[in-house]
Amino acid sequence: MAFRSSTSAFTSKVPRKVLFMFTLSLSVTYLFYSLMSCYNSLRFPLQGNDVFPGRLATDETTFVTLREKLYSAPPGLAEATEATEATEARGTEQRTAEWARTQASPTRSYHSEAPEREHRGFSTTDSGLRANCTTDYGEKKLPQAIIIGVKKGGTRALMEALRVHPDVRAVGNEPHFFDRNYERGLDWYRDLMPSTLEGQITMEKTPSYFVTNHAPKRIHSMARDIKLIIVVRNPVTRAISDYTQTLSKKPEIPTFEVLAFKNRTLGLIDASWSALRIGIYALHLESWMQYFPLSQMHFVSGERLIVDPAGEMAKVQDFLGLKRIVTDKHFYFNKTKGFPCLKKPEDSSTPRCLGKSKGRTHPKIEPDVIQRLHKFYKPFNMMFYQMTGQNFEWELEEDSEPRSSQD
Ligand SMILES: Nc1ncnc2c1ncn2[C@@H]1O[C@H](COP(=O)(O)OS(=O)(=O)O)[C@@H](OP(=O)(O)O)[C@H]1O
Repeated sequence: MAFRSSTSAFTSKVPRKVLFMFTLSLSVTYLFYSLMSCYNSLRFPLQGNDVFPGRLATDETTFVTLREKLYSAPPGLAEATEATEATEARGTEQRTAEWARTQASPTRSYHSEAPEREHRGFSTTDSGLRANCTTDYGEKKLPQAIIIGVKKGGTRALMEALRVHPDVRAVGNEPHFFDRNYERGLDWYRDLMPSTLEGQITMEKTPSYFVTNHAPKRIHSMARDIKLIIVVRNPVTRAISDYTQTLSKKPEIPTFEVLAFKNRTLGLIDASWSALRIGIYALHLESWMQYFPLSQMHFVSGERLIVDPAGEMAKVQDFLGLKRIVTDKHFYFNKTKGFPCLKKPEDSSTPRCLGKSKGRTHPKIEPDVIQRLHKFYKPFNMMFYQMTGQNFEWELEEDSEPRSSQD
């Protein structure tokens, strides 16, 4: 009642003409901004295709030596980076004929594996390239930052923590644009993105980009100034985590120990097995450094992301030029889960841990195999530390067995 009487008092005092003019100007302004927003989103987003001239600051001879070491073992690692399953199967064929046959199937490969659908409302189905003017506020933009890897590094945990930040908007699931869906075009890719307001960053995460041959060039031709985030984890633990994921989908696969070797007696590692190949970070990074300077890359320690999520988040926010809003206040350690969880995820006011597929119990791997793998990765890790200027201290884990083999 009080509201009604004060309103009528107001309208009686202000001339109708003034009110009409005021409403009209508001409508015109709204119309103008809507049109501007549509116009902006129609502009073609491709930038220059220049290649970053910088090369590795590391000793090329050492790199050649390491690569030779790998290639003295069967089929090329470099080509295998975007391996077909047939390539991957070659090493395992003699050991497990049945397994190799399944592997050789074109429907099963690292890149054709169905992405884990962890988020609601995401679909990779062709939406008919809808217009970019949505009823949502803001505008759909191509990402300005991407989490490009690595698979099983802790990429989902990082993405979810970043989504808490009010200036970050990200796709829920993995678009796999630069590896599987590139032919669909940039409009399709942009259409997957959430709308953003001025000052907000659009992001996505697809961990397979890091080991995809074409990805650096493709991403560079979309946006040469893009920021790239790579979550890395001890390659031995990463390999076991990767294997655990495959095992959960295909319980019939051979043991980790069988798949890891070409010849176990001789200690010959099978570097063409994707679970092991992905962990040779230095070689994959070399491809990215041909297109992007290190200043555009940020490496997150997967281990530290678990023990000190707020500390890693501070560095990521700085790298993205964001205010440090996601802090230790946003995390709590969930004893049942055994991992940090978010107090208030982006789309909820209640605490939430990541799903069952994150933080799985790993099978126990024989200690001599773990040791052999540490030895295998050591020179590549050293090279990686040199290239990034960061020591991830994975060698310290050689003395104490990694978490995976104790579970
Ligand atoms: N907060 C939190 N909660 C749960 N899990 C966490 C967390 N932080 C890091 N991790 C580690 O993330 C590993 C999965 O990595 P990714 O998310 O990159 O996997 S994927 O490539 O997207 O499948 C996952 O690997 P596994 O432990 O082998 O399941 C975790 O060790």
